[in-house]
Amino acid sequence: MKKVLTIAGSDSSGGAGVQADLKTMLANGVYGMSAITALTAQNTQGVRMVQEATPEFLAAELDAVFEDIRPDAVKVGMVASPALIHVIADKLKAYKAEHVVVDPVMVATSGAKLLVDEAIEVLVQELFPLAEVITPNIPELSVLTGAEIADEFAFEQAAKKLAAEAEVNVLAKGGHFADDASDLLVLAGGEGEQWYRGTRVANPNTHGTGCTLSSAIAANLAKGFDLDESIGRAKSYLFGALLAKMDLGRGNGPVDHGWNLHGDFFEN
Ligand SMILES: Nc1ncnc2c1ncn2[C@@H]1O[C@H](COP(=O)(O)OP(=O)(O)OP(=O)(O)O)[C@@H](O)[C@H]1O
Ligand SMILES: Cc1ncc(COP(=O)(O)O)c(N)n1
Repeated sequence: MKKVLTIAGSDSSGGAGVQADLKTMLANGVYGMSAITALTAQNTQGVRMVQEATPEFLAAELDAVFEDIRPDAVKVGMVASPALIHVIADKLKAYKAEHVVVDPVMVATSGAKLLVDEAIEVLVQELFPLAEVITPNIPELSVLTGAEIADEFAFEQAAKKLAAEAEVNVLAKGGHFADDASDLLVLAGGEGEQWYRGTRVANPNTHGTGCTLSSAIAANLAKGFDLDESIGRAKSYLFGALLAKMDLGRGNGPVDHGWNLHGDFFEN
């Protein structure tokens, strides 16, 4: 059994963050583990409170995992603050972590800030160099490049700029465009690019889609697929989770992470 670790925030409503990651890992056939960076009191309508882990506690979580069940891949989501990013970078380096997927989570769909402004530079300097791929959405790509992104051309240019400047593989997520759901991979240094064209599912419940995609990529990397194949498989899994059209909560609801597991045994 391959093992994957998520280093991310907890979402009490179960649709994003660590909860989305662990469900995604189960549904993608790997053993999931978690090191929690922050607790959020959150539901489909918004984030009410955030309680960060101390750097010492996060370090202890990471040591406990790496000293015992070594992950085959790692997904990094909400990292909250510079002090926590230092700990994550130090530990990933010390344990020579492989297949690191960094989702540079900055703001929840509901508008709540999940990363303090001073942390953005630290994220770029310390975590991006450790990543096999980073997965910014359009607003994150805009913050990271300073570019205004109103159309697909600007999107492509920004992704290329980031991949060239940060020297990291960039999967730019186009989920915030209205007409389709296509993502673009630009390889580090701008050496090649690949579109992952997706049909937009008419589903208003998209809470946690970014978390789900990045942890599905990590799960597939852990299983030995290359980056291209892992992204393709992750997008297919997410497409199914959106297509299941689960409808929970009063706001932007979660997707059905277990859509591919529902056999007779699970029927109620
Ligand atoms: N309605 C949709 N139909 C199909 N795919 C979608 C839809 N919305 C988003 N996606 C896909 O979901 C993934 C996440 O994209 P998005 O740009 O929404 O990221 P995000 O903003 O980080 O997500 P989150 O909602 O977790 O903040 C991408 O692969 C995107 O193409
Ligand atoms: C703990 C945590 N991590 C990440 C997200 C981003 O997901 P979304 O943008 O769908 O709210 C979130 N809301 N909460």
